[in-house]
Amino acid sequence: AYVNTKVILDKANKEGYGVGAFNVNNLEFIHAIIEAGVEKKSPVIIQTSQGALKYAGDGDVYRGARLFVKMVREFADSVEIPVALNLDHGSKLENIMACIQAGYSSVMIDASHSPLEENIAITKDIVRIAHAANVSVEAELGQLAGIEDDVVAEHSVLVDPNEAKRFVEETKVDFLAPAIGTSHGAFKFKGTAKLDFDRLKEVKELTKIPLVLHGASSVVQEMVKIAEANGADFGGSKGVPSDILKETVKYGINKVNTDTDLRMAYIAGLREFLNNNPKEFDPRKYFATAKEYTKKVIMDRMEVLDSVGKI
Ligand SMILES: O=C(COP(=O)(O)O)N(O)CCCOP(=O)(O)O
Ligand SMILES: [Zn+2]
Repeated sequence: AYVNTKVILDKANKEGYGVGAFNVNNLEFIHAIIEAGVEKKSPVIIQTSQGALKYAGDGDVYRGARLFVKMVREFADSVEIPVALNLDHGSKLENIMACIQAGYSSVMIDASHSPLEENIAITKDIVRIAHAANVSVEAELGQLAGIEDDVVAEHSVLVDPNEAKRFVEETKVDFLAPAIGTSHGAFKFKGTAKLDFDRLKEVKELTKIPLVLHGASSVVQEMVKIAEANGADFGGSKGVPSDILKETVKYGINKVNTDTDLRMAYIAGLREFLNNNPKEFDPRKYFATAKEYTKKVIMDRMEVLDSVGKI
């Protein structure tokens, strides 16, 4: 069933487990996510970045938003598990409005690169507009290192828990993404993975609302190996280990953003298939292994997050 993201995350918050928020850019990834959720009887959040809207709409973000709502609703309405659709890292008003108008379950207003007062002001406006349309809202405090929407942050700026308390009270935002040391992409840590659990615990204590972990992919080594055996070069890739991910869920993370792990699995399957099947040119064949590997990493992640059976 197609639901508001708040329905999924309020339950996860109450019962203390994590739910995967899986990024998609096309139909094939939606297949993998829905199949994994059905098989594991797990809720799923499907999310699209602004780049995904442009990509699927072939340049028109309004068309992209409408297309994703139609595709996701079609699958959501044909299965029992709760499925929500979220706009990830909405930073331009046009994209946020396009998704609200199209019928998204939730939108993220990412004003984390603006000063706090501005972030509060913008988020307040989006919350008012979105709530009027029964759409829930995610916001971000602090900054991930790396590139986000062509904004390069040299290093992460960790969340200030007292700012988080004020931010949530003043904006009435539904979910908050506190920066605690992760970053987007496949190269998250130079040395050992280290997240600021104390800060996370404080933010949860002070806000009590569902929290979001961005940059949460683990960079599954099984998939890295298959991809590298078939021509990929992912040297130095490192993600958030599963045991650390479990700890973030224990300390209050409920929405776990996962894009890189899906991309790695997909390219591993695609490379392996193409190298082993030089005569094949049917997309229904050459995308099949890619989908299977992506579905597998999603199901494994549902086990790690403890969202299995939580429908
Ligand atoms: O937090 C994450 C993913 O983190 P991950 O890289 O660890 O999977 N996200 O919000 C996904 C961001 C994807 O944006 P784009 O489509 O512009 O590349
Ligand atoms: Zn993110």
